[in-house]
Amino acid sequence: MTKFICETKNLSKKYKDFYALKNVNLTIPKGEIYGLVGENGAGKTTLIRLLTGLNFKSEGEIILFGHKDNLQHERSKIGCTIEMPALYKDMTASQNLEVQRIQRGIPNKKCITDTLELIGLSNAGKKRVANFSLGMKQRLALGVALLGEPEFLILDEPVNGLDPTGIIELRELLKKLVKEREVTILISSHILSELHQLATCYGFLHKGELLKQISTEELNEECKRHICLRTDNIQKTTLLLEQKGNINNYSVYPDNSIRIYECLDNVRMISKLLSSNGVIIDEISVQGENLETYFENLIGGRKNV
Ligand SMILES: Nc1ncnc2c1ncn2[C@@H]1O[C@H](COP(=O)(O)OP(=O)(O)OP(=O)(O)O)[C@@H](O)[C@H]1O
Repeated sequence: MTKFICETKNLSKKYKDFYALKNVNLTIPKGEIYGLVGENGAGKTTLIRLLTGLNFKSEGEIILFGHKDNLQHERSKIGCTIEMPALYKDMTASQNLEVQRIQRGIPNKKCITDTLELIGLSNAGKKRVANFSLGMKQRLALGVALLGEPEFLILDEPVNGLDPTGIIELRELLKKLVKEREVTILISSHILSELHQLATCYGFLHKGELLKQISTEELNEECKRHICLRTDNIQKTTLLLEQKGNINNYSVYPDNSIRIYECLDNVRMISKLLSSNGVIIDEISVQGENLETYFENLIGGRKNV
């Protein structure tokens, strides 16, 4: 069994001379919730349209469930909400799902009640979609995508327009799907903090390029506030920190920087301790940022590229 549900290799999409996607190498491991983050126009929808077969790639490769051939067959295991699906406004939630079930030739009628239960619309009863809140419509759209019991769920900006309660409900529902049905999810958003309590890994897309893929643990580590320290002697520095500064909560990074996670309000003490013991300090600063600043800094370095 393949480790990755979805991979792309140098995937590009060109409109005349304009690259909407350029050499994207994406990997989505099984069982993860992959947050695809990018500003408006970054290429998120384009990428999703290529994965789901709604548009043709210009160059590169798409591998779904470990296969690069016969993708149409592999795509039958994908459920997708890309933009709002055509819901019949004069029908109820149950009737809408029934239409979709028949159109897609799904035999078991029981999937309607199961899906309504799963998306929390069992009590919507005779209410017509025309009278649904946006949150209810979003959940019904998700229900449509879930009808065929997909192994891979792709959601394009599903939190758009949802109020905080709606966002929490959606988050819980998606977590439940991963846990109970072992679904792998790709979810796009232009707001990193919206995905933060949900996604288990991230891909940052900017101007058609995938700048970085990172796990939640790595992201949290990068965003954690710390004192970044560089000196001419790591061994002596760590010895002084522990023995004279009583500082034990730190890590040494491969680039020879030291990150200290305590004593953030007393940088001066650390700097005095080191210099008075003959250590030369090349850098000492408090770093770490909130999620949006992290994202802005990440794409900021590429703003003029
Ligand atoms: N059919 C098309 N012809 C030409 N350019 C296009 C076409 N479709 C998309 N683009 C361009 O490709 C770029 C990426 O668009 P895309 O819709 O994928 O971005 P997005 O990240 O989904 O943005 P949003 O969050 O606004 O939906 C944009 O600059 C867009 O104008």
